[in-house]
Parts: sequence; C-alpha cells; structure tokens
Amino acid sequence: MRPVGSKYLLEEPLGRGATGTVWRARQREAAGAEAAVAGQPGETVAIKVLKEELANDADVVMRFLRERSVLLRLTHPNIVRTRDLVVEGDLLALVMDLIDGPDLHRYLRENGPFTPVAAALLTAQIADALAASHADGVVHRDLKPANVLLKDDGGRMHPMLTDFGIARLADSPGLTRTHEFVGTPAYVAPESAEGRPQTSAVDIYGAGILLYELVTGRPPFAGATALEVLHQHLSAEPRRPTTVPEPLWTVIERCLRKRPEERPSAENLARALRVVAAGVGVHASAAQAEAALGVAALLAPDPQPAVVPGTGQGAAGQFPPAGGAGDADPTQVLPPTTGAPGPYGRNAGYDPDAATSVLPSAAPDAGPTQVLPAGAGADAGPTQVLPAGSYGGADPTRAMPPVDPGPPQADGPHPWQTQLRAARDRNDQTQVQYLDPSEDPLRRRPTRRPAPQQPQQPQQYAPPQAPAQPPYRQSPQPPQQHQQHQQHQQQQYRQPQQPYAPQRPPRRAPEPRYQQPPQAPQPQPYAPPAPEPAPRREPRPPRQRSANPMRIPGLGCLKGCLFLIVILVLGSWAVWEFTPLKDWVADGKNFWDAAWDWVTDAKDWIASHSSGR
Ligand SMILES: Nc1ncnc2c1ncn2[C@@H]1O[C@H](COP(=O)(O)OP(=O)(O)OP(=O)(O)O)[C@@H](O)[C@H]1O
Repeated sequence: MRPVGSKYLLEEPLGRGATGTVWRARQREAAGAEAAVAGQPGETVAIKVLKEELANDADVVMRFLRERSVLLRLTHPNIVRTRDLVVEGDLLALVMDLIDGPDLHRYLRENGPFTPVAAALLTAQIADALAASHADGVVHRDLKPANVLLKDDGGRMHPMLTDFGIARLADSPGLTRTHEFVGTPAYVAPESAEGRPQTSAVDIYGAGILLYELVTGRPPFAGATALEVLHQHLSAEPRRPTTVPEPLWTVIERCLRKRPEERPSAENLARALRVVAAGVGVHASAAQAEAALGVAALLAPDPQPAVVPGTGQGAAGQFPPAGGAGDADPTQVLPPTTGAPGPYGRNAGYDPDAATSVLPSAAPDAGPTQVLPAGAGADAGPTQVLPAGSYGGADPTRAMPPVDPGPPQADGPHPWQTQLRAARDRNDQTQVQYLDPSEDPLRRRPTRRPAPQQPQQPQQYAPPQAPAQPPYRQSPQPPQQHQQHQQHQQQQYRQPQQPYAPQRPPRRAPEPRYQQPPQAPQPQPYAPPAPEPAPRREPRPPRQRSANPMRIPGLGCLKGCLFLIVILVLGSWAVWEFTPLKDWVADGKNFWDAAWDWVTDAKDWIASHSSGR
C-alpha cells in the first residue's frame, strides 16, 4: 500500500484512463482544514493519480493549484465530489468520493441499450449536473458514458458525473509540445474538433451523443479512424433510429446541432427530457403526450453560455468566424472550415491557453511537495452549487507566458498529423476503435435481453431529484401503480419488441471544406500539409481454394496416386491401339522376338537403301 500525502493509502487500482489511474484508497487520518471534506480515519475513498506526464509538467501543477477551489466547490447530487487535491513531489492526485458501481460505458456494454424512458430520465440527471456546473462557469468538456458512474443507491442506480476539471487540468501551454489529443473523438463537439471557441454547448453536444448511445447502444458517428469520426461530427447529420420515439429524437437532434448556439441549455435539456419521459409511455395522458410532442418549444438555447477560457471566445454567445487569428486553438484536430492560415501558422496569434484537449509532455520542473490547502468553497453543502465566483470570466492561466510552438519542422511530421496519430492511439483506451469487433460495444448489435430476465432494470434509475421536477411531471400515483406505469412505459420501448436496425452513417469522402486553401504566392510560414489520407486497406488477394478443404489426412497423396493410375491406363490403351503390340500378341510373339524383328526390318531397310544408291 502506497501512501499519498500523509492522509491516504492507495489500496488497489479501480481503473485506468487517459489522464491517470483511479485507486481505491483509505484515509489514514482526517484531512482537516486542507481538504473540502475532512473525512474520517479508515474511510474509503477513490483517488485519481494523474499520469506522470501531467504531474511532471509545471504548467499543470500550477493549474492544479489555481483550480483547486473550482474543483472542490463543485458539489451536486449528480456530480462525484472532489474531496481533496494532493501535490506530492511528482505526484498529483484528486481524492474523490468512492462510487460503488460500474461506469455507464461498462454498464451499456454488459446490458445493452436503455429504453427511451430510462435513457431520458438518466440523461436528465446528467443535464442537472451540467446545469449546476455551467451556472458556476465550469464546462466539463469530456462528457461520455465512461465518465458517468452509476452509484448503487439502495438497489437503484444513480448517475454521477465525474472527471470534472480533468480537461481543465490537462490544459497547458506545455501541451503544444507533445500534441497529444485528449478527448474522445466519438463525443467531441464540432467546434472543439475545429478549434473554434468553446462554451458550455460542447457539453450539450456530448449529452446528445450520450443519449443517442443510451438508446441505440452506439454513438451516432463512427469511423475507421479518428479523423473519419471527426469529419462526421463536422458534416454528417445524425439519422433517427427506428427505436427512438419522435419527441426524444427532437431532443437528440437539437443537442447535436452543428451550431453551438442552436443547442439547448442544460437546464432546458433536463426539463425537456423529463417531459419526454412522461409523454412517451403507454400510460401517458393525452396532455403528457401532447407536451412531449411539443418538446421543441422547451429547448431554448442558453443566452449566456459558460465560456471555456482560452478558446478564443469573444462575447458570450457570440461565435467569431472560424479560422480567425484570435480564436486559433493550437490543439485543434482539424483545420478550420474557413480562414486561410492554419492554427499552426506562426503568425496565427494563438492563445497558448487554448490548449484544450492535449496532454503535456514531461517537463523537468515538478511541483513542490505539499498538500493543498482547502479551497474557498471547501465547506459547501453536499447538494449545493455555489454561485459563480471569480472563475467565470477570469482565466487564471492567462497570466502564463505564451509558449512559442517553435519553428516549423521541415522534415518531421506536422503537429496536426502527430495529434491524429495520438488520437488514434488513444482510441485504444476509449474503445472507439481498434477493439476486437466482437467485444466492442460500439460496433456490435445491442444485446437483446428477454424481458423476464431484467424486468426491473430500467426502474433502478433514481427518479429525478425533487427540486428539479418540473411542474408537468406525472401526477403523483401510489407507489405500486407508479411502478406498473413505469414498467409499461419502459416495456413499450423495450428493444426486443422493436425492429432494431442500427444505422451506420454513410462513409463520406473527405469533405471539400477541409481542403487546403490555394497557396498564396508568399509562402505561409507554416502552412499545414494536405490532410493525410486515411490509410486504405490493401485489397485482399483472392482466396486460394484449398485442394483439401475437408483436410482429410493423406488425400493429397491419394490424389497423386489416382492421377498416376489414370495416366498409366491411358498410356496402356494408347500403346495397345497405336502400336503393333496387338499383332504381336496375335502372332504369339513375345516382346524380344518382336523387338528382334524390328531390328532385322530396320537393318534390311537400311541395306536396301544403301544398295539402291
Ligand atoms: N470516484 C470513483 N469511484 C469509483 N470508481 C471510480 C471513480 N472514478 C473513476 N472510477 C473508476 O475508474 C475507472 C477509470 O476512471 P478514469 O476517469 O480514469 O477513466 P476514463 O474516464 O476512461 O479516463 P479519461 O476520462 O481520463 O479518458 C472508471 O472506469 C471507473 O470505473
């Protein structure tokens, strides 16, 4: 058991992600004033030990220190609470509440898709968490099923959003040194992929993808490579699967709008999802069904979305044209759809703090050994989200000096290519690709389970929190009646009863919109090369038919023998028919007599010819 700081002991690893390893750990002594939650000796907690690359990066350590109050004050019933932050030598760690339950990615893989009602209610709770964090100016930026833990809450499962702030911690000018892409291609919003300004709308996009995946078992955009997936986020329209009721599809479609300003606010999303859940069941009243059909009216966008600092956002809600020098993001994966110079142009004027989705390289100067003092919001109540503090507009990292990306490497790979390669590598971890297809939940058909096996499964989800319940929720019913009602609602959309035809978005050729703009006469200092075409598979050589497909032992030898016998028979027949053998046999001559006759005839013939001359 390894100590972390003086207060915690790591016991066993619970899981490993792209940014670190999560451990089950035990509290040795109360953390006291230096943590948001003091804890008790012997208490079990979860500790995320950040990767060495992060811990060794001085920028990340500074960010860690600066952002502690943001992380520690973020409390909500659907957010995994961060209790303490530890910096110790080359170790950075977040101490969290231990959640007893699987993450949503694993749950989905093991149990197949949810019913529309269950998916809507679960996503509504995630939207509640987002609404609270957005109100506090915090954008998650890596929303995906793996970051939703399902807490066992007295037999019911309660979704808890985790990894808040990890993307923020990974932000670092040092990121431009390794260009490793962080974020999961399947869930990345178009504006993030393009390096455009990001707001809380990126989380709404992530929630839309997650909701789609909950009801279908796979995210809407898939591809053989990360680049292919990202292109789809930018240009492909999601298609409505047959199992998704129309009101739910309205919500999903609005969350997946390419233009962030057209996506609903988290608060409206939560409300709309509850209206949909109430209205799509078999026992929905006419008014509830009517309300669900009119859900589009509830999906108003956020007039003042929380801004992701350092992504070039101008005034809140305004989205400057992509590709402008001011909003270049050095970590973007794809070139902007418009605008001449790429983000790596040395004159692009990028903001180093805009490194939104990249891990830093190792830096020699590790942070100091210390246990952090408590943040300002350390004593916030467990269900309370504190009002926005100084964080909202001011980005503490702006004080950091910009890092020169360095001169263009003429012969090395372009950072953009390196990013893509890293993104592909990372997909191993995020299980978007390079998985055994039989094990990849995103590729296989959803598991269809007969209803009796898990009749109560969707009921396990905790009902929405009382304060968040909209006025138009179902009228109170006796518990039993309510349960039956829920069962009916959920069974109406149980996957086995529906003709499920998973739809893969069509593969698209590289979009012309990402083509390199014509080169100006003056060379760009660092014009990005044309996108590397996705590696094409070599056409398979035609399959060789096996001579012995049944693999019968000795068949090859037998075939040779048979062939020889046929040749011998044919040869014998030819000799018999076309030689005087028959006559010899008729005359009773043996072979040697016949042969001697031949020789004699030949000698006579030669003699007659020579005498005639
Ligand atoms: N607070 C927690 N309590 C219990 N288990 C946790 C907790 N946080 C994470 N885990 C477990 O640890 C695993 C790894 O978590 P982590 O957040 O590092 O993974 P990830 O989300 O796939 O990574 P990343 O977001 O960095 O790509 C999770 O799948 C989850 O099962």
